[in-house]
Amino acid sequence: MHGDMERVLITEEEIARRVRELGEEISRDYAGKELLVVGILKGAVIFMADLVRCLTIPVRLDFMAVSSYGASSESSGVVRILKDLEQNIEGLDVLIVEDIVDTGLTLNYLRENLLTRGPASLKICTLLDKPSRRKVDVQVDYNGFVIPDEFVVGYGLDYDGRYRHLRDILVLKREVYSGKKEGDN
Ligand SMILES: Oc1ncnc2cn[nH]c12
Ligand SMILES: [Mg+2]
Repeated sequence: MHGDMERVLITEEEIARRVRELGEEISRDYAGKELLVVGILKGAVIFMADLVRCLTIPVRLDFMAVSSYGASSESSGVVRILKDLEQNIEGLDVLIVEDIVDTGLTLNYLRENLLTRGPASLKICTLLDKPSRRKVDVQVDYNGFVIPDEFVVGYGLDYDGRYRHLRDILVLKREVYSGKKEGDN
C-alpha cells in the first residue's frame, strides 16, 4: 500500500461492484430516455468513465469545473465556474456526477445554477457521501458509499492534486495533510 496511506477504505473490486449496481439502477430509471451526464472535474472523471460504461441507455457527456472562493465559500457555497457546460441543457434529462458530497454547499450551488437553465430533469449521483459533514441539505439521488469523516484519496479523489490515480479509495495519513512528518513535535 502507498506509504502515505493509513488504510484502504474501499477496494477497487468493491468500487467496481457498486458502480455496476448504480449503472443498472440509473439505466432502469432512464429507460427510453437519453441522459446528459455532467461530470464535475477533476474528481469525478474516473468514476464517471466507469459509470457511463455501465449504462445501457443513450448518453451524452459534458463537464464542469468549479472552484470555491476559499473561506467565504465555506459558509455560502458560492463557487466560481471555471469551465461551463458546452451543452444547452434546456429540456434535457441531466445527471450531475460527483466524486464526493461532504458539506453539500458546492453541489447545492451547482444544482441551483443548472436548474435555472430549464432541464427536463436534474438528478445527482455521487460515489461517496460524508453525511456527518453536511452543512446544507442537498438531495442525492444515487449514492455509492456513505463514509465516515476521514480524508480519503484515490479513484479520482486527491490531496493537493496527488493520488487521483490510485485504484482503491484510501484514508490518507494525517501527517501528510497536517504538514507534520513522523517525529515532528
Ligand atoms: O475526503 C476527501 N478527500 C478528497 N477530497 C475531499 C473533499 N471533501 N472531502 C474529501
Ligand atoms: Mg467533487
